[in-house]
Amino acid sequence: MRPTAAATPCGAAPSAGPGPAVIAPPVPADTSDAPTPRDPQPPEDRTAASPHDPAGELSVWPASARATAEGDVTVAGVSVTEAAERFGTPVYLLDENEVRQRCRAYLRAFPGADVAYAAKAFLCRAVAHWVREEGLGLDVCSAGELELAVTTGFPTDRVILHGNAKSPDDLGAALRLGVGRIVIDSPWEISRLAARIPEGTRRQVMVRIVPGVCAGGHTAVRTGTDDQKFGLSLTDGTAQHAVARILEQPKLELVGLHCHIGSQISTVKPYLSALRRTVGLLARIRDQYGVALPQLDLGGGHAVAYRPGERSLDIEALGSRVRAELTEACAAARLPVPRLTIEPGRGIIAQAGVAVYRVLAVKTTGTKILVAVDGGMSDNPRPALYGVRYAPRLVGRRSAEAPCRADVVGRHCEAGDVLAADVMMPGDVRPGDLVAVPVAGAYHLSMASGYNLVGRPPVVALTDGAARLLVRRESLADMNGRDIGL
Ligand SMILES: Cc1ncc(COP(=O)(O)O)c(C=O)c1O
Ligand SMILES: N[C@@H](CCCC[NH3+])C(=O)O
Repeated sequence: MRPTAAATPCGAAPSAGPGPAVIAPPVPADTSDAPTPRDPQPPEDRTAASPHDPAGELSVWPASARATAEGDVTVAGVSVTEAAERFGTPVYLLDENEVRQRCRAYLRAFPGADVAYAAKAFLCRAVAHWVREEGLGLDVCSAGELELAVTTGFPTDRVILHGNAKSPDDLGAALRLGVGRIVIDSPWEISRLAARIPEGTRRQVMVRIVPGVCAGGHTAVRTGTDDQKFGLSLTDGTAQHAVARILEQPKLELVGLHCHIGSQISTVKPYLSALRRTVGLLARIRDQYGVALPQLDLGGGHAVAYRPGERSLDIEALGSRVRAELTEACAAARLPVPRLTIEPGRGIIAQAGVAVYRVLAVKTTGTKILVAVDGGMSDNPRPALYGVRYAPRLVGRRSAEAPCRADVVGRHCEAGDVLAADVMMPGDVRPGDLVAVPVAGAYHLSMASGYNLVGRPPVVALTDGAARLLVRRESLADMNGRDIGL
């Protein structure tokens, strides 16, 4: 995700507002999401350029993607063109094996840790089933995500509930269904949660802390400093105060600290800074209350490449350096090493997804062409929200025309409904063509809206040469059915 003009740089000192007594001295914000010589560079192009993909455009597609001589692309052995014809457009294709392989890669990179898939990236029953089968847990942030997972038989003891403003329904569902851990994100939640827990029973909770580490692909997804809504500040002492209150609460069992510093973070260093600060608080809790909390959750936020040549976070390097840092920091503080949890969302599902659109109109304006497709900001709000750049590709036919500069725009009633600005498309792109947008698996459909009542696209799994519908297209009847009339 590239910062846009709207993004503010990391670096503002954390606010030191009024608050409860500070146990730790104030710490300046760490602005460390920048490459250092120690950060190994991941290979930029995962798929070698092939005869039908000379520019290596498929490097950000699922690993199974292959370009054909006719200009089509196959994913998991399924023709993208045929899938678009069979299921209609727009359609979201999801490579099941890519999701499963990424789950396994995380488990390999973090041996002994709990890996919980962040459902907010995208959740449907099949995905819940895949990640469960692969041995992952689930991070949910609403009763809706939780209930959906439960309908697939997801073991609730492997579920973690988040939310900066959990509703009574969220807390009620979590307690009724027995989620494993609830992450406390505000002082209000402590008594509110305790009040709902039956006498004589206890629930495991963690405290989400804000460590004062600035990282993330855009200002809207940075959550490691005090100027945003998530978590409890380490800097002004709110986190320490919450810990003290929870430890006094017999119905809450404080099992650890949680820290998620942001999303689309491309280097390891900010995680290490956050980890050190979190271990620092674990040590102070031990010193002050005599309790060594047994768990530490470092959240998710691992960057993926959206366009060929972009940098993704090296998960193996992250795993080994986090382990080493945790062991070292705990040894220095004479703490037992806590059980680690991580919560990747995008890193598991983003590159497994491909959105396929049909071109409806083409216009020429100034030096560019505008290629209007049958989806847009209602299925992918990310370019409008964060200025994210994608690498769309014409699929289904080969063009001999020279490429020209184009904006791929959506069909919605906003001039800002641009899916991919300033990309190269064949000069003869025309209505009826198919345009595929890779890296569409995370935060597209989970953030989709009902704008202009066009209906949300279906989701199709591609597995071993076969395509199957996972989520059907939202119909007019679905949308109108909610409107109960005058
Ligand atoms: C608490 C928490 N965990 C995990 C994630 C997953 O983030 P990502 O999809 O960037 O890995 C998020 C979203 O940013 C989050 O808020
Ligand atoms: N929605 C963001 C990521 C936010 C992560 C959730 N806390 C994106 O599309 O990149």
